Amino acid sequence: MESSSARENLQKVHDEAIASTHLKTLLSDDERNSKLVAEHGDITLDYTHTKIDSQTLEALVDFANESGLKAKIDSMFKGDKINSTEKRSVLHAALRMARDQTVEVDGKNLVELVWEVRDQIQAFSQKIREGDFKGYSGKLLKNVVVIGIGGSYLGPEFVYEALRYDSTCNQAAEGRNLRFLANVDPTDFSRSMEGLDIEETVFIINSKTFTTAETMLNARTVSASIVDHYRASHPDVEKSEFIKHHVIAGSTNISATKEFGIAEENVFGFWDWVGGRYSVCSAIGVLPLSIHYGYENVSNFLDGAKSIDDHFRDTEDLTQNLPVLLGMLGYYNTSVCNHAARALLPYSQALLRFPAHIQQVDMESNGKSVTKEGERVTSPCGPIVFGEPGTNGQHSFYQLMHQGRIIPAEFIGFIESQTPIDRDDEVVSNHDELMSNFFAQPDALALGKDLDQLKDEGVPEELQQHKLFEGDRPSLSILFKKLDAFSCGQLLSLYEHRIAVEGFLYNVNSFDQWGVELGKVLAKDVRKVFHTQKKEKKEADLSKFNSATASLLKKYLG
Ligand SMILES: O=P(O)(O)OC[C@H]1O[C@H](O)[C@H](O)[C@@H](O)[C@@H]1O
Repeated sequence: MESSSARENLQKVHDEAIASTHLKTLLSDDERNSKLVAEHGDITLDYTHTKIDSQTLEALVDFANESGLKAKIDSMFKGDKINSTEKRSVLHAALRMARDQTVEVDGKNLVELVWEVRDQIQAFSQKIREGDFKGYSGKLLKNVVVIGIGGSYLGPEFVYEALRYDSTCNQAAEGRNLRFLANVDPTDFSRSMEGLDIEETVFIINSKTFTTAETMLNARTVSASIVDHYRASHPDVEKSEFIKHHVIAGSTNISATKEFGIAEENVFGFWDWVGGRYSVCSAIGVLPLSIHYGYENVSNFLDGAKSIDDHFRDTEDLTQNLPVLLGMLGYYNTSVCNHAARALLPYSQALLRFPAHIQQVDMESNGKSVTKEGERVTSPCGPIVFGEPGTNGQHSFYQLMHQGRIIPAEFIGFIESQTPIDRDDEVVSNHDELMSNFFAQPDALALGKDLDQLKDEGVPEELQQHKLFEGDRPSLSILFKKLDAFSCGQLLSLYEHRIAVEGFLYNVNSFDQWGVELGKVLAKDVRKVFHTQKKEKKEADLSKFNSATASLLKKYLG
């Protein structure tokens, strides 16, 4: 793949023509600028500030075509087992398909299975919200605590935060609380339980495998707290009675949920063709979010995701297909231009957890060094992804982005605020103030400020180099109308699919995650040491560890 003629041509066009052309020059071409914008519904993707022109874009599209991108997308939607190392289909898109759609894998229509669970969740969430399913002592379950980590936590938390101040969702969640317990650090247990009455709380154990060490320990800790809480006043009641009223689960491992003691009717399933980091549209996200915001709002969120799934699958022109464009530009920045990182910069406080969610989806998907065929990759893939909402980030790491390393940035903004404030005594509204930065930053990064400008401004000579902005720093901007349940689903799907596209172009398997295994295995050895020393009260054998780790362990053991 790397040595393909289209790939070589892309690199050549970049190296010979674009690399040495300053973005200032590119941006002075009105015709170019008018072409590097794509729209779908209420979404505008402006990539005028990416170091690209029509010739490079053409070379990029040629490369994508030569990579068989369209066929790879079709193959994903058809349910082919494109996660080759785990022999699994990749069908998170089926989670948001319409009831009458079909995707057959191994003789089963998966969409039918999806809707069975969606219907169960709709009925169950309504029961909790209306008080037909109560806590053991008969109290209304107005609090939800989600116990889960990684993909079983980040996605639901991103959506929860994104919709907290949307007026429709906000109203639907009145009087309710949704919390997350992810870290096995006992402080996270304290944080998530703070001020909650267990009798008013339902705990959702969110775990695809139902074996993740952190989640299982937190689940046992929570279950013990529930039992302790009720036992004093109800000494003769079976533990399972308390658990039945307070613990439910989202998982693919139904037998393990049963073994844990969760009543069968309180378990909401999903399937191995949904990757953990792509599972927010399964029971993992739909269950807690439906209890908190009501099923209707979550259904709108799923419809938003579906609208981008359809656009992604059906838009043949790659330059008009938003997830494809984002994926191609991501590939271009990382693999062709050799930029190691990518900043996600939502100009929306409600998207404060979006960078963390996409960081996992992206870095766990494309943080690979081996092609699908098992060969070492020959050019860099999978950028380092990080981000913060603007304008907060501007007062933090933007210094480095403006005058330090080059980090392609992705600005995400909204025309309307979820919570507008308009005061006569302010010249511009608070939202306009936020958005003035959204529009200014891409130009500041791209255009910079040269010595002549500094001289004209009368900047003293000794400060000129310090105040110099070289510019030529790429970014792209995505503008939505408003952040609500539907557009939140669109944003999720846009990024999920761009990550898939990027992986198709890197030719890696974006759907496995073997890189997380080794640390888990080594932690088992350390856990054994703690057990021997602290529980069995015996001196642990540290000879298995290197001297550096053994010495640090000794300090911990005291
Ligand atoms: O949902 P679970 O099976 O508990 O997995 C939770 C998380 O842990 C794993 O280590 C993976 O890195 C993640 O992709 C996954 O989302």
